[in-house]
Amino acid sequence: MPVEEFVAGWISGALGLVLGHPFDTVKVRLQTQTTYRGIVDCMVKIYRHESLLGFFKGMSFPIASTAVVNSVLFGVYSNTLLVLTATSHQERRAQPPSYTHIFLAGCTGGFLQAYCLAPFDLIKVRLQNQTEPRAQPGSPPPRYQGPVHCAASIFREEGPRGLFRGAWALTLRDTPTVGIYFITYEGLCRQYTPEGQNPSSATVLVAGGFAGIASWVAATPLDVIKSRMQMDGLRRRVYQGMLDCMVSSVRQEGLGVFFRGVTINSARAFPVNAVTFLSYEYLLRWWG
Ligand SMILES: C[N+](C)(C)CCCC[C@H](N)C(=O)O
Repeated sequence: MPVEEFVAGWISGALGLVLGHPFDTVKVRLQTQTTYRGIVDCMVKIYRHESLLGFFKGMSFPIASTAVVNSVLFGVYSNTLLVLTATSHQERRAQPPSYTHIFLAGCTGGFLQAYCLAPFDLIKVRLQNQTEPRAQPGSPPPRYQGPVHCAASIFREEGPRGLFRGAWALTLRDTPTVGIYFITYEGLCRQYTPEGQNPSSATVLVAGGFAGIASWVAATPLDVIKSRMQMDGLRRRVYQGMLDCMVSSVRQEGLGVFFRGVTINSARAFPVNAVTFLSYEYLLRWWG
């Protein structure tokens, strides 16, 4: 099994993440809290109350985890294509796989990475939602002191299954949308690249950026539900399950609730995925 794809996915995931984390914090807050009037209001409040560091809450852990998760995503995608089409990454420019195969390989990658992602993503969302300013002497400490403490507390308070809260919504979110992610990327690359050649860096950046936007727009409805399920259980359980969460969210906030955070998600998705695909492609070309 070719491992370069896993390693390239690993490095490119970490690079993309740092760039996107501040957007991600704003997104999670907008989706799960009602105190902010919009993106700008949320950014101003985070900055005033928690300083620049507020935007980077909960990042150290996702850096490590995105590396693992992205490695599974790209590694499984590429190796599924190898099984389906019998072409390696290097051969795929000369013999491009069909869009059906790309979609199936993407869904497989999305499905498997969701399980690796679930506990990491839960911890990230819980930490991002702590609004206390940086610790001051005398002030009560926040509920979770860091990722390891957070994981241990969830384990203790909510049981081992508590670590997989929201995992179903996450799997449903990611299986089809990772398919969309790779179809958009490949489609745009092919559109702007002469046959048989490698796409230029500009093409890779733009195709990667739009792949991120397209897949995140499709993923947003289930992303909102996923984040809410993850926050549920922190104090009192509010939702009976995913469906209940969807129904009561729509009842209380209207259909627009499914697109909470879509603007910020897209703003984040472009740079993150442009850099992810560029570094992925270049690492593989360099090694290959
Ligand atoms: C499929 N879905 C849209 C959920 C994610 C696909 C993009 C993954 C990328 N690491 C990112 O964080 O943007």
